[in-house]
Amino acid sequence: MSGGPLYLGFDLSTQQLKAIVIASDLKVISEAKVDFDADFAAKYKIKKGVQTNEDEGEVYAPVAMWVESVDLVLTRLKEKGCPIDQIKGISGSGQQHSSVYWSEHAESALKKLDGEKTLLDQLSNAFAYEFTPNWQDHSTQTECDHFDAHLGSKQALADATGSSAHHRFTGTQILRMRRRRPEVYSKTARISLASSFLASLFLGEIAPIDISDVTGMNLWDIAGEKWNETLLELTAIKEGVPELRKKLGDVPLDGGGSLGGISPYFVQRYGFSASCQIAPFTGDNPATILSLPLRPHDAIVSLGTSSTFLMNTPSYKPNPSYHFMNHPTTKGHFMFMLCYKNGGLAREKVRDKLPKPADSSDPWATFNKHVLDTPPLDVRKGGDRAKLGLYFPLPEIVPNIKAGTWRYTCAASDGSNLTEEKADWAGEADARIIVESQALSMRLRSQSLVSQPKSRPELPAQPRRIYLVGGGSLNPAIARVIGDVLGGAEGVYRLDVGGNACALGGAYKALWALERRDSDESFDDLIGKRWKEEEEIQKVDDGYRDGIFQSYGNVLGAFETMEKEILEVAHN
Ligand SMILES: Nc1ncnc2c1ncn2[C@@H]1O[C@H](COP(=O)(O)OP(=O)(O)O)[C@@H](O)[C@H]1O
Ligand SMILES: O=C(CO)[C@@H](O)[C@H](O)COP(=O)(O)O
Repeated sequence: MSGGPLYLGFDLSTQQLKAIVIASDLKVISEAKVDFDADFAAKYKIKKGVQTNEDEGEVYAPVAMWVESVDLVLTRLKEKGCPIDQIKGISGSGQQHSSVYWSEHAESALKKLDGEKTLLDQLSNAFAYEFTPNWQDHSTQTECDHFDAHLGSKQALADATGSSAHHRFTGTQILRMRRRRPEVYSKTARISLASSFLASLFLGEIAPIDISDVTGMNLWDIAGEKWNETLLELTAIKEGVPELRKKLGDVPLDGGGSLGGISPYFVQRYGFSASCQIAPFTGDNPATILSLPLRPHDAIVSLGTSSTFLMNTPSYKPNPSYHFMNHPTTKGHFMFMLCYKNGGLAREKVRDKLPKPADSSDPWATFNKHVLDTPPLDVRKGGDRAKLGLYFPLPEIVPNIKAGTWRYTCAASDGSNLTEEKADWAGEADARIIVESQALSMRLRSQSLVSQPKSRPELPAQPRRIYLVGGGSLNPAIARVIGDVLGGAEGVYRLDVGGNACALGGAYKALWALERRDSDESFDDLIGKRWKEEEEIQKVDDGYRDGIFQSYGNVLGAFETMEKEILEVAHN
């Protein structure tokens, strides 16, 4: 192993805290993780990383569990023999939108952390609220209605902040906190996002909110590069704006550089070098687009608890049904994002209705067999109707449809004669149709951002390459369907550490933040020069297939009509 500097990246996601250590040449040196259910289900009464209060649509995680996980993941990293003393910089990511409410005691507690005791023992009075609202929370419809109306329309809110109002966006969550739990709001000295919360622990003081993650709050004026005064007034009422500004803090416009040195706690307890620097942490999706040098016409499909579709683009075309966020490292660039709540867990529900595979080492074997044995749209012969479905165990984000399962058929040739099928069809078909339906939704909503690939101008508009990351990226059958539906002129690729992409993006971000020549050396220049494609990614599918790609195009209109029909019924 080289004696050169190492960089540590974290990802505080829904179900795990992951850590990855890389060298300056981007080689992965060590990895460790805490799995919240496996490590803490009984202690913190969580399932899939969260607790829920169905009556109010609240989904939240105990902050203490996150705090305890930091000590545990570092202990595991040390036990694996990672040369912690060589780590020069730390960054990372947190699930987007989640907020942590610090008490007035937080700053002093963070400053005097003693390496002889655990973080949890010393931070017990640092929080004004023991939970952190999770991105799956859907308790804020009233607040969303206020946000959507406040600037005149959903489109106006999207123009200003990159997104229309969403249940999980932190501005709506803070407004609800002020109304529903006023005592918590008034006891709160500072508010962090999951990303800046994690950075704060390492910094030993409250870290500022990151310039990309701040665009997941519905409070940041993207063009003006400042908090949106009118939306702060909505959240805190006019007289409360100075207090809210204090709670939120200032946001540095640069995603690079150092926020400061590491807290002595980590030097004492784990042997970090006292000169190790903390770079700004960002959201998990922004960190994902930093896990490889992503070109403007490439797309990432992240198959984690949520499923997301991400692109790096210089154009800003906000729309209420998707998100534009500041790029985490490149000023003037944006991250286009679609986020689906019914991602990994919805696929697991369909999987679990199928017979268990004989070989228990791969719980996905039966599901995958049915995905691959079922032809596109389950059209087996001429005249068969195409199957379409929506599988939402949780209320969905795009489109904003209540929980439920819907099955439709239409003419395969042109999507005409769309009809709801009241009876279930065989569960075997569901395996393919759920994956197709997730990919169809992504294709429908990214149409205006993709173009005819320069390398193959004879092909229809589609991404140049599609990269798969997240836990589900290990699944070859899902990769095949993504290629069938979304294309990919140069194919579909999987990141070798695909399950750890957000943490890897965090580690790359630390490297860039601390090794860049000056603030003009871009992330893509620096990382692009060191990135060895053949060592980092694998081609897992050919992507575009002539005929199949078009067969999905034939039913895209019917898919959109199906969503609209369900949306209308759901809202009447
Ligand atoms: N082989 C596989 N096929 C499909 N899905 C998988 C596979 N392995 C893991 N997953 C899914 O990955 C999800 C976890 O992904 P991960 O990116 O680690 O999530 P998060 O970052 O949200 O904690 C699980 O919900 C699981 O369903
Ligand atoms: O809400 C969003 C993005 O807007 C989610 O993508 C969260 O950021 C959580 O991601 P995972 O835990 O599924 O990685």
